Amino acid sequence: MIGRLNHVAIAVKDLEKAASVYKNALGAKVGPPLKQPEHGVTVIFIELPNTKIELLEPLGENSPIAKFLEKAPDGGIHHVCYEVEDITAARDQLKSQGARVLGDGNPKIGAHGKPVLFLHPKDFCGTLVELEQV
Ligand SMILES: CC[C@H](C(=O)O)C(=O)SCCNC(=O)CCNC(=O)[C@H](O)C(C)(C)COP(=O)(O)OP(=O)(O)OC[C@H]1O[C@@H](n2cnc3c(N)ncnc32)[C@H](O)[C@@H]1OP(=O)(O)O
Ligand SMILES: [Co+2]
Repeated sequence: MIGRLNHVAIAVKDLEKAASVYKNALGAKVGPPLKQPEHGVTVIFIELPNTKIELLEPLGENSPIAKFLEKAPDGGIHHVCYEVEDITAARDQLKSQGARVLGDGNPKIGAHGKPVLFLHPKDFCGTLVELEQV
């Protein structure tokens, strides 16, 4: 079912500060900030040779990232995103196996303009999993 690792997401309080660490200390190619109000985040993608890092800063009142940062004020790995060919087929198969699909269960458009879904961390080794249809 899952394919490539599309990105590893890191929650941060200060997006620009985190991006400058990746740019200046790690020499990474850093993209522009992208506001994603429907997800409650502003993201910056960092292109790596084999995957991407997604830096996430809370946006708006009910950002899931704000709540995450309450427990992890210095930030930390928030989720991993795997690519799937057919996100609704993957969702239906996972639901049939008892996995919890977050939100209303329907894919939303993510930062890459593709349908994404999230799976409960408690069902996936304590790790929030995002699926992105490619
Ligand atoms: C623009 C889209 C972009 C993209 O790539 O395209 C994105 O990736 S947007 C990313 C932001 N969106 C989301 O995270 C949506 C999915 N997240 C959620 O639905 C919630 O954040 C949820 C359900 C994971 C957690 O909700 P909440 O924080 O309100 O619940 P709790 O605090 O009660 O947490 C329950 C339980 O789960 C643990 N938890 C919470 N977040 C994480 C996490 N990121 N990784 C691992 N575990 C997590 C939390 O500690 C609680 O555990 P407990 O043992 O009960 O304390
Ligand atoms: Co993501």
